[in-house]
Amino acid sequence: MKMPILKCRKGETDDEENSKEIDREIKQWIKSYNEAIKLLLLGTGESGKTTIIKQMKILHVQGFSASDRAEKIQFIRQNIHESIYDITSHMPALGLELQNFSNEPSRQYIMRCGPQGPAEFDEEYFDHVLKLWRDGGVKESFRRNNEYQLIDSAEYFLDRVDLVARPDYLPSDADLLRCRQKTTGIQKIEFKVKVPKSMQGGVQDFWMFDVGGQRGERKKWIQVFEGIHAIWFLVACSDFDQRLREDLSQNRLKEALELFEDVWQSRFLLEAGLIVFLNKQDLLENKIKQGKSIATYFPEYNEYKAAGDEYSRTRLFIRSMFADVTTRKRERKKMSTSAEKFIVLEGNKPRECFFHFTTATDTNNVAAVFRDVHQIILKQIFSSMGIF
Ligand SMILES: Nc1nc2c(ncn2[C@@H]2O[C@H](COP(=O)(O)OP(=O)(O)OP(=O)(O)O)[C@@H](O)[C@H]2O)c(=O)[nH]1
Ligand SMILES: [Mg+2]
Repeated sequence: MKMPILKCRKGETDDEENSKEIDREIKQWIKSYNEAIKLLLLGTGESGKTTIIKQMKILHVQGFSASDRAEKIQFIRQNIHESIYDITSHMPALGLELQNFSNEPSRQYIMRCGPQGPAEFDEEYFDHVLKLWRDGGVKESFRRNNEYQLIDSAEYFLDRVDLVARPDYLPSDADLLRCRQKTTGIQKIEFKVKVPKSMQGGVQDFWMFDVGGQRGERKKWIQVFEGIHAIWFLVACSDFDQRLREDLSQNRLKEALELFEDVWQSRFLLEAGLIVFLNKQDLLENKIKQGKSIATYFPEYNEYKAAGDEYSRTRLFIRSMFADVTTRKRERKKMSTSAEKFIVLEGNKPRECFFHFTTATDTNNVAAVFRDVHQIILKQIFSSMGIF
């Protein structure tokens, strides 16, 4: 299946010309394929948008070829370096030392590589990484990683250094889903999905757009707003104790709430269905198990009443904060008390927002959520055509 990719070239001097060209190309696609359902992934940086695109490739396109996998080895090794470098270099600021002083040459070796990494990812390099990752002081720095910036897949890859170091290493699907590469342009993936018999049957074309979520990327979003049927808004729920990479004074979950409010209020997106993916449930659950509490960052949690264990209450509280956004400012009324569906009235027109708890790295979870969401979107489109 064709997967055209548009990149906003980094460092381009004529940014405006470049963005006009992208605009023209996107309009051209929209004209020539107007029968496809168009989905747009939005959310802050590292919320999991590109991971969803990868899952669509696994579930609905032909998956990853051997050459796709080979191409990613370098990025995975780079993820390992970024992880060990960031964990180790922040130790002095956290008042931490190596527990085993014989690891000092390894620390110096990794620091000498600098943030860009070694000239070669050879045996000697991986030996140093392994020694450091086993050190208790390094582990303590890792445990406190919400006090600095660290990629989410650090532990996953550092636990697999032996495997990644092998000369015949070829990444698995799970490795590819964990590999972190920031998006700096607009990507589009096309795929076909069978429509359930209960919904007319046949095959449905999908176009899914992925954008970069960091602040500097968001000005490009408007280029893809036209003709979008549904927005999938990704939220990294485990972000509650982390600061924004682009602005250390801002809490990441607060940034997601503010961005969600902008998207919900955007006059360009009033016609689009909105589905919120409350993502990174696995990481959220881990944090709660480690004894972290969202109340430290969102004191309103102390007043929040809900049944269940600490993790269930935390995720319901996060959902309630996003659901509240959909009832704010304009005069809106909550029409449904169903746990997953909030319908609000805007004039005579009902506007719905659906919520799903997700773990984007889990293919089975995404497949199940996609089935649900597909039905919701079809119903919305058919009802706007007067079919349902
Ligand atoms: N454990 C876990 N990791 C996740 C989950 N979703 C995404 N990740 C990881 O989080 C990192 C960031 O995910 P991306 O999909 O690159 O995030 P993004 O929203 O595309 O980020 P930008 O391109 O910067 O806007 C990747 O390393 C993913 O593997 C999840 O549900 N659980
Ligand atoms: Mg991305």
